[in-house]
Amino acid sequence: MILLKQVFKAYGALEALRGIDLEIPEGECAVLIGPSGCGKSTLLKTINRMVDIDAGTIELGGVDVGAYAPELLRRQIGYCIQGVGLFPHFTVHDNIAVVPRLMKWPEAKIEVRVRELMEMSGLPESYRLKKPKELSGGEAQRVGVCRALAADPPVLLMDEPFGAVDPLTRERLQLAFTEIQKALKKTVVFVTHDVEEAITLADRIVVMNQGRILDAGTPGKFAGALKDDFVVSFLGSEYPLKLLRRYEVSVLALETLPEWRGDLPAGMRDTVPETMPDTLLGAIPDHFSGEAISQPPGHEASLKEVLSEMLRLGLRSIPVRDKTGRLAQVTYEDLAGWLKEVSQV
Ligand SMILES: Nc1ncnc2c1ncn2[C@@H]1O[C@H](COP(=O)(O)OP(=O)(O)OP(=O)(O)O)[C@@H](O)[C@H]1O
Repeated sequence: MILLKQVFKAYGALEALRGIDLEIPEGECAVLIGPSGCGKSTLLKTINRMVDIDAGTIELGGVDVGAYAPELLRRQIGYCIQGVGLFPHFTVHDNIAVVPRLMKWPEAKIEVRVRELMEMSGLPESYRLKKPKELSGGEAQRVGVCRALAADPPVLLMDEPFGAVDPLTRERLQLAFTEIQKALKKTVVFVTHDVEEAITLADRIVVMNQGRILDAGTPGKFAGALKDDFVVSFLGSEYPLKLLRRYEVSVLALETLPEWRGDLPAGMRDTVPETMPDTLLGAIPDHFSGEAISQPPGHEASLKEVLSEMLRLGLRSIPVRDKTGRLAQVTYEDLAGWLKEVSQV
């Protein structure tokens, strides 16, 4: 667990952190978000003592970070920044191996670890001996994440690590990171400017402005009523839609549609493809058009995709396939009800 109490930091007359209280439970990913200059990077760097604080306390697993020698502290904390900062003359392997070598791991163990991390983050094995200049921006970012994870630190600090790549690569990196985090459950503090990135990665979103934390909570919480006007305007009026993008249909408690074995409902006989399997036809309520059932979203579709499909078809409910492959129905009320529920957690 990371615990900050009343942390203050000034650069000369500029008060960068003004009384930060924050608790990040073990295994959780906290995403710091806020406008440029609000103190996100400073806050991150106080945790591994790249920035020393003026007042307050920071504890890591119950121990004051001031009690650690900074070098020892940094070996326990993975650190990953925008632009990566890979050593240009080192190979990918040697870049990832930096901290394990400092910790005097045997080379055989380092080799296994490097291969394991490259595989986990989707880097081909053949890249092991490449130099950073031979990598694309996204690949270099992956190497940066591998390097931060190399010595298996319990804590990971990530300062806009995916900021410098195109949107598609960014999405892929986010996905890879989500998978890694699911498996490794590190305690992560992640800085971003991007609301969608925060929603995608965070267990807890922390909104900052002018050196203070204005609000913190689950991504769902911010879809509900909020106290602070700045938080509302910073996250934007499309926040609930962005939140729907993170979650899959399978989060809804779906009722499968009743079996129906009669003729097709009136109006549908001409629109349903003849190849439609009987089991699918057996579950069609009258108001679904042929188009709605010809390719129902699967249980891995996002709630945003489902809502988009409803809007496109002009329907208040559409069929989806549940985990078992059976047809179920998602209604507009299901989505609104779910949003209301998560915003109250
Ligand atoms: N080493 C420094 N010396 C003086 N002022 C600094 C230093 N580092 C940061 N600042 C100032 O402290 C404030 C907070 O900076 P910080 O980098 O923490 O913000 P940020 O929220 O991470 O910004 P960005 O999103 O633009 O990276 C800013 O006004 C910045 O100019």
